[in-house]
Amino acid sequence: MTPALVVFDLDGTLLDTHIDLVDSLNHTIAALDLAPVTYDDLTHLVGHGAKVMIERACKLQGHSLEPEQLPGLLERFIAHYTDNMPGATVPYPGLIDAMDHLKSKGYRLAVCTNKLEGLARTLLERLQLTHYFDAITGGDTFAVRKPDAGHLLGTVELAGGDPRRTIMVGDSANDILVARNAGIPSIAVPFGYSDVPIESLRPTHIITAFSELTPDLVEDLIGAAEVRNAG
Ligand SMILES: O=C(O)COP(=O)(O)O
Ligand SMILES: [Mg+2]
Repeated sequence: MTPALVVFDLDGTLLDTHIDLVDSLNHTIAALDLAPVTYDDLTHLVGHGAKVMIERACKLQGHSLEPEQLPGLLERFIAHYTDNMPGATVPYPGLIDAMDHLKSKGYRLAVCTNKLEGLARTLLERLQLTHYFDAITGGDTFAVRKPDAGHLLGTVELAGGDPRRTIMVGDSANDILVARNAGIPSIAVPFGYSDVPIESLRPTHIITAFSELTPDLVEDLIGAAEVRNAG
C-alpha cells in the first residue's frame, strides 16, 4: 500500500511567518510612500502569494496599482524577504515532534503553499527543514494554484503519494477548499492567518495544536474518507 501522505500549507500552518511578511510588505509599499500595514491586516492580505499580497496592501492604503508597477514591487519584496530569511520566522510549537513521529511510522510529508516556490524552498532550507518533505510546491509551480485541485493533486503526485491516502493541513480558506476540490480530507489549525473563523470553512477536522496531529488521527481521517467514498 502507498504510504499515507500529509500535505502542509506553509504560511500560518508550518511556520509563523507573520513578522517577516509584514516587514517585507511594508518595505515594499514604502517605495510608493504608503503607510505601513499592521499584523491584523495580514489575514486579509495573505493567501494568494506575494503579487496579490502587494496589490491588496496598496489598495488597503488607498493606492490602486497600475499593472506596470507590479513587477518592480514584486522584485523589491522578493529581495527584501530573501535577504532577511529566516528572520523571526519559526515553526509552530510541536511541529517538529509531530513530523518526526509521522516520519518514524513511514508517513510522507509535503508542502503545498501559494508562496512562490523559490521563497518557500529557501526559507525551509534556512530553517533546515527541507529533508522532511518529499515535495515542495508553490503558487507558481503549476499553471494553477490553491484552491484549484490541480495544485494539491500535482503535489501528491510529485511526493509519490495517492490522493486516497492523503490529508491536507492548513490555516485558511484556500487550504480547506483545495482539499475539498481534490476530494481529500482536511485538518484546520487555529493559529494561522484565516480572516474568518476556521469552523466556518468546514474542514474535516480541527486540531488546536500539533501535538494532536498523530498517525492515529491521520489514519482515522483517511479511513473515514475511504468509507465515505466507497458508500
Ligand atoms: O504567501 C501566501 O500568500 C500564502 O501562503 P500559504 O499558501 O503558505 O498560506
Ligand atoms: Mg496559510
